[in-house]
Amino acid sequence: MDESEQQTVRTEAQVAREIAREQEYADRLYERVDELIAQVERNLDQIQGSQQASTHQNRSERDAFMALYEDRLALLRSVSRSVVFGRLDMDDAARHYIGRIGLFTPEREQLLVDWRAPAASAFYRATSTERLGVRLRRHLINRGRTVVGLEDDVLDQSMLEGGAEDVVLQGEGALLAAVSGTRTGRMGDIVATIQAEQDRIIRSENRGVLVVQGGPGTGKTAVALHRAAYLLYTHRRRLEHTGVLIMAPTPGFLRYIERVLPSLGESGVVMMTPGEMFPGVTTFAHDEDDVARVKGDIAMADLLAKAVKLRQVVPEKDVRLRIDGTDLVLTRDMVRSARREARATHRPHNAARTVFVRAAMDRLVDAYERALKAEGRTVVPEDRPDLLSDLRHDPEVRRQLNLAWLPYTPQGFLRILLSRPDRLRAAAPRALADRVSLLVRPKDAEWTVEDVPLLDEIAELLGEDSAPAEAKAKDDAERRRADVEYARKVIENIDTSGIVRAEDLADQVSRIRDGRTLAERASSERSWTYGHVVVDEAQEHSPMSWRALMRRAPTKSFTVVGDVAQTSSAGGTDSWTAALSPYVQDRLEVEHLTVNYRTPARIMDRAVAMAQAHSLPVTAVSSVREGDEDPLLERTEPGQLTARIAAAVRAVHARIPGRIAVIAAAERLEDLAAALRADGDLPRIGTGSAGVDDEIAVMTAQDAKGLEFDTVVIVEPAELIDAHGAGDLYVAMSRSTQHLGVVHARELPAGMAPEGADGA
Ligand SMILES: Nc1ncnc2c1ncn2[C@@H]1O[C@H](COP(=O)(O)OP(=O)(O)OP(=O)(O)O)[C@@H](O)[C@H]1O
Repeated sequence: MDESEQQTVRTEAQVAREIAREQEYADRLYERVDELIAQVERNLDQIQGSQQASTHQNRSERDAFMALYEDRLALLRSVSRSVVFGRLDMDDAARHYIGRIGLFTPEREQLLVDWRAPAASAFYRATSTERLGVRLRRHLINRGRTVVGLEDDVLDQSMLEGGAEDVVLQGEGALLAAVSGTRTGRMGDIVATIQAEQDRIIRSENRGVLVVQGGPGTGKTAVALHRAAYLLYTHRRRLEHTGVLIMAPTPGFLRYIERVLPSLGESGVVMMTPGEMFPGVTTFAHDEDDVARVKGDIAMADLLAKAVKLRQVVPEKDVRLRIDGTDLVLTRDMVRSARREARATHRPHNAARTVFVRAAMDRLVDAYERALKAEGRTVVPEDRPDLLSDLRHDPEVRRQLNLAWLPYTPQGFLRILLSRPDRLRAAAPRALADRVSLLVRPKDAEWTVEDVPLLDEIAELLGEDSAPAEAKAKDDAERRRADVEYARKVIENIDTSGIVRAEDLADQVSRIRDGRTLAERASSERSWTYGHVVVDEAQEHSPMSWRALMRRAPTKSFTVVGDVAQTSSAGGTDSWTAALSPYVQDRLEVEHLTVNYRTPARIMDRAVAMAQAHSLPVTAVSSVREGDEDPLLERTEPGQLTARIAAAVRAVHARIPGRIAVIAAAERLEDLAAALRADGDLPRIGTGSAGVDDEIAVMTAQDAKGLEFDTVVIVEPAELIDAHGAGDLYVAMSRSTQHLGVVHARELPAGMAPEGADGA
C-alpha cells in the first residue's frame, strides 16, 4: 500500500454500508456453495440407490463416481465457511471477486475467481506503480461467513479525487491479523494474504530447479505448498498422473503441514520424509555426525560402484568339475572373458548377470565337448542343448557361477558391505580412504536415514528388470484411452451438471481397478517418477541424497526451499549452487524471500546477532511485527536448570495463550518431560516433533525445524551449539511467534545477550 495516500479513514457508517454490500455478495456466493453441496449430495444418493443387480463394471463405475463426488463434497464443505477474501476493480469497470475456488452460476456466469487463475494474479501483484489494470484491491476480513472488516488499496489515485464514497481506507489489517493469531499446531493456507514476492515464486513459470532461499519465517514452506497447489491447478493434466512429491524432514513436520493442500482442494500429492524414500525401508533414526558426513559424501557413489564391480569375481584358481563322469575345468580365463562380455553391455549388475551366465556357459559347453571328445565320445551339434542342460543342473557349476557373479538385493548388498571392513577398504576412493572404517557396523544394524540414498544408489547399480514395467506402462496407456472414452458416455447418461469430468472419472475407475491411491502406488515403486518435486528444509540434504532425489523427477522440475543458515545435519549444504548445479547446471534459479511473518523483530534481531557472531550465512530479513517483549534471559545454577525450566513454563503458560515448545539438547528431553509432567497444573506434555499435537512439547532443535510456537523456551543454548552447531540455536530462537525465554547455567553463546550486557 502507498501509505502517504491512504490516511483517510471513513466514518463508521460508511464502512458499515460497504460491509453490508460485501455481505450481500458473499451471501450469494455461499448460497451457490450450498446449492452445489446439495446437488452433489443428491447425485451421491442417486448413485447409491441405483446399485441393485449391478455388474462388476457398473459397480466400479459407481464407486468411481461416488469417490469423485465425495472428494468434491469435501472440498465444497471445506470452503463453505470461508470462500471469498478479495475483490479487484479493474480499469475496464470489471469487478472480480477472488476466493479459494472458482464458482459459476448455472448459466456459467463467473461469480468467483479461483486464487490460482490468471485473473487473480493481479490481486497479489498489483502495486501503485505497476497497477496491472487494477484500480482498487479490497481485502475482505471474515469471521466464518460474516464479513467483519474491509481494507482497500487504491492503486488508481484518481478514484479518490471525486470523494469515492465507497472506498474504505484502513491499515495493513488483513496481513497483521493473519500473522498475529495464536497458533493451532497446524499450518493453514495463506491465500488471502500472499505477498507479492511470494506470489512471484508461487506462479513462477520456471520448469527447472527453483530454489527459494530465505531466513526463518519468511514463508518458504507456505510458498512451496501453495506453489504445489498452483502447479496442480495450472498443469493438472500433466501432473495428475505422475503426482507431486513433497519431501519434508520429519513426520511431525508432515503433520504440521498436512492440512494445507487438502484445504486448497488438492489431494494428488505424495508426502514423505527422507527415511521413507526407498520402498521397503522406513526409518527415522540418524547416524552419528561423522558417519553421516561420510555417507553423504559424493565419493560414496564411486565407492558403491566399485564395491559392486568387486563382486564380479574371477576365482583365484582354475576350478575342477566332474560332470556326469567327465572331468573338465572352469578356467580363470573363461570367467574373465565372460565377465568382460557382460561388463561390455554396460547394464547394471543383476541385469548383466544373465549375460555373464550365458557367456560362461558357452565357454563351459565348449570345454565339455572337448573333454568328451578326448574321452573318444562322438559329439554332434544337436547334442549341445543336452550338454548345456547337464551343466545348468550341476550344483557345483551353479555354485561357481554364483561365486563369480551373485545376484543381490540392495538391502542385502548394503548390509554385507557395511559389515565388511575389507570390502569397504578395497572399494574406497582416495577421498574416503582414511574415514571409511567409520562406516563399519554389525550386519543386523537398524537402517538409518543416511542409508536410504545409499540403497537407492545401489538399486541403480544392481538394476531392475525394466521389461515388465515398460509393458505395463503401454498397457496402462491403452486402457486409459478406453476408460476416458467410456467415462464420456457414462457422464452423458448420468451427470449433466458439469461437476465431474471424463478424465477424472477415468482416473477414478483405474484407481479403483488398481485398488491403490496414487500416493500408495508412487511410494511403493522406487522407479516412480514425479512430475514435480518439492523439497523443504532442503539445506539438510547431502550430495548423495540429492542424487536420489534427482532420480525421482527426471524432468528436473523442482521447488527447493530452505535456508543455508539453518543447516544442522552433518552432510547438509551451505551453498545451493554447490549442492545442485552438478545436476542442472544453468537451469538453477535462486529466489529470495526477505520478510519474516513469524518472529517479531525484538526476538529476531537477537537471533540474527547470535548467528552473525557465529559466522552463519544469514540472509537479511525484516519482521512484519515489532513484538511486545524482548527475549527473557535467566541464569541459574547447573543443578537448578530443570526446576527453573518447569517454573518458567508454568509462568508462561499462565500468562500467554497458545503453544509452548521447550527446546533442549537430546539428552535432556527425558528429564525435562518428566519434570513438566510432574506438574499437575500443566496440560499433556508431548515430546519430539510429534509434539505438534500437544499444547506443550519438549523437543530438540532438529525436531523443531520448520515448526512454530507462540512461546519458545530454550534450555542451555550452549549445549545446542555443542550438539549440532550454531545453526540449531538459530532455528530454536526463530520458532517463536510471541515470546522467547532462555534458561542457562553456562555462559550465553556470543551475540545472544542484549548489546551492552555480557551474557550474565
Ligand atoms: N503471506 C502470508 N500471509 C500470512 N501468513 C504468512 C504469509 N507468509 C507466511 N506466513 C506465515 O508465516 C509463518 C512462517 O511461514 P513458514 O513456516 O512457511 O516459513 P519458513 O520460511 O518455512 O520458516 P523456517 O525456515 O523458519 O522454517 C507461518 O505461520 C505462515 O503461515
